[in-house]
Amino acid sequence: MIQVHELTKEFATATTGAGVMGAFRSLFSREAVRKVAVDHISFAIETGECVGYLGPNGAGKSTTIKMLAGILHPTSGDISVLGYHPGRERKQLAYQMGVVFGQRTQLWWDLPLRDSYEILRHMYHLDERRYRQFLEKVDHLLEIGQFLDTPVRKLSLGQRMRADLAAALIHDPPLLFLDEPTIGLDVVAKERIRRFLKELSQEQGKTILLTTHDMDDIAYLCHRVLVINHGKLVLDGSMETLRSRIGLPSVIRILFQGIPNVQPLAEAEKVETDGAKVTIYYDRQKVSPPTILNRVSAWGDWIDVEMAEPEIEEMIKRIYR
Ligand SMILES: Nc1ncnc2c1ncn2[C@@H]1O[C@H](COP(=O)(O)OP(=O)(O)OP(=O)(O)O)[C@@H](O)[C@H]1O
Repeated sequence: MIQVHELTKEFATATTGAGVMGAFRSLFSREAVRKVAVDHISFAIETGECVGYLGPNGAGKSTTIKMLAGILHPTSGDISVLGYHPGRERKQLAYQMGVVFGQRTQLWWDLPLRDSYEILRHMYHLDERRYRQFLEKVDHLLEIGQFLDTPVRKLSLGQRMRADLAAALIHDPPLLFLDEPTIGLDVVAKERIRRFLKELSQEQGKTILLTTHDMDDIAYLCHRVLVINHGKLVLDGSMETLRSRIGLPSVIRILFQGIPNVQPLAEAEKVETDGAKVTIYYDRQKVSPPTILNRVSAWGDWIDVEMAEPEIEEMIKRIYR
């Protein structure tokens, strides 16, 4: 479905010299600084896959997605998405893909959400029946109906993200590029989006490329991850491969009722305490979560237990260790 070969994107930005003289000189000669945002990456994604695209800030994730969606032109390399050349056949591709940039809405800010959908409906030439089906479906899955008449600028972040996701699906495309669809959301809103994305992937068979800083999103949704750092693809494999290759620890966070009586825990890689909060890093290949919880129950009564994946930055550090 997607094929990328030696894809590269360089940005040229003009620099301004320091001080007044520098600014004056730069009126006449601007020095261009070249920044390689994406550096000779190659991968292929099959129909129906849900692939996580991971990397720290500035790694090149959004730039890759923009090239796949035909928004940016590559400096060099080849891309084929559903058999189309995204740069040259952007319009044809637009009917087959949906894109969400979590940091920026693609809806009309001052219009009620319903009006944004009406505009999109006309752009994609949807007939009345298909449009009604779309509204029913997104209301059922994302509960959009309750804020259809609210201007987009008045929506909460969680509602806005749901509205953007729905907009990307109005023409029922088989392919979705999702750039940080859970960014800034609280736990409940994140969970809701995750469940929705799982439905899209598993029940509806959509092909999804998802960038996120949240490893929990990836662990819940994706069977495969691509890791990019400084523009280069540094890993392509399953979550399990990722864990075993770099010894990625899993994390359990426990909130105790009072200050816990923390004891040495040989099964864990590291135990951090912060008042009533305890974070345990452990290797899921060697010890199971119930074993850890069993040992920890002797430390005191707990109020909350959260299983989590490690931070992306920690993962990148380990890849380079
Ligand atoms: N239009 C542009 N002009 C110049 N440099 C750019 C441009 N867009 C991106 N860059 C640079 O390219 C690099 C990759 O940026 P990109 O937005 O793809 O990273 P990212 O992995 O999506 O990061 P984040 O997680 O912070 O969104 C960064 O160093 C960024 O500053």
